[in-house]
Amino acid sequence: MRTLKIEPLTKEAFAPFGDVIETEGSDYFMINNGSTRRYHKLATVETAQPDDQAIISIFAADALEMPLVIRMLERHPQGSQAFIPLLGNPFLVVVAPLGDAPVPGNVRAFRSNGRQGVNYHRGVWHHPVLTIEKRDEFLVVDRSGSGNNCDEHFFTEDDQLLLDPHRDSGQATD
Ligand SMILES: NC(=O)N[C@@H](O)C(=O)O
Ligand code: NI
Repeated sequence: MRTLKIEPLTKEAFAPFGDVIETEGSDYFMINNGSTRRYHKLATVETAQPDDQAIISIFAADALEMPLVIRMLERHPQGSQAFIPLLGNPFLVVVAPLGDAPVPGNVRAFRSNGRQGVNYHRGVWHHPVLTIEKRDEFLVVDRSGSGNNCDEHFFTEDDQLLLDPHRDSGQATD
């Protein structure tokens, strides 16, 4: 089983999958009479239908046992989905490019430093939220509306992947 190499999360590396929501390396302008930096429009919320709403939720996520076998990925065909860590803890992201189904060889893993959120673009394959902490909390901005907005793809046993945050990424097999 291929062990995913866990890459540091950067805007550039994550660009095929979405946006990285962070202050580090992001442009800003001053507001509030010079007391506040506005890191403007770091990401946009995608929706699909006229009556859709962009909504804000909080996910309180329990850690899954690691190492984790990645058996499935999901996508939201009608909207984007953003996860912003509320407690400053690093967390993991597993993604695959747009397509009818995720291609196992194109699945990638990233590690947020806890000061970075992610915004999955509409239709990008991803694993449900993955916390490293026993319990973590995320602000989630995504789409609410009619119709199905969650497709799941389950890998065959041969295509399953291993996510092991305790293993030196250098040892991972690409
Ligand atoms: N189901 C749900 O709202 N959460 C997932 O989409 C997820 O990415 O965690
Ligand atoms: Ni999701």
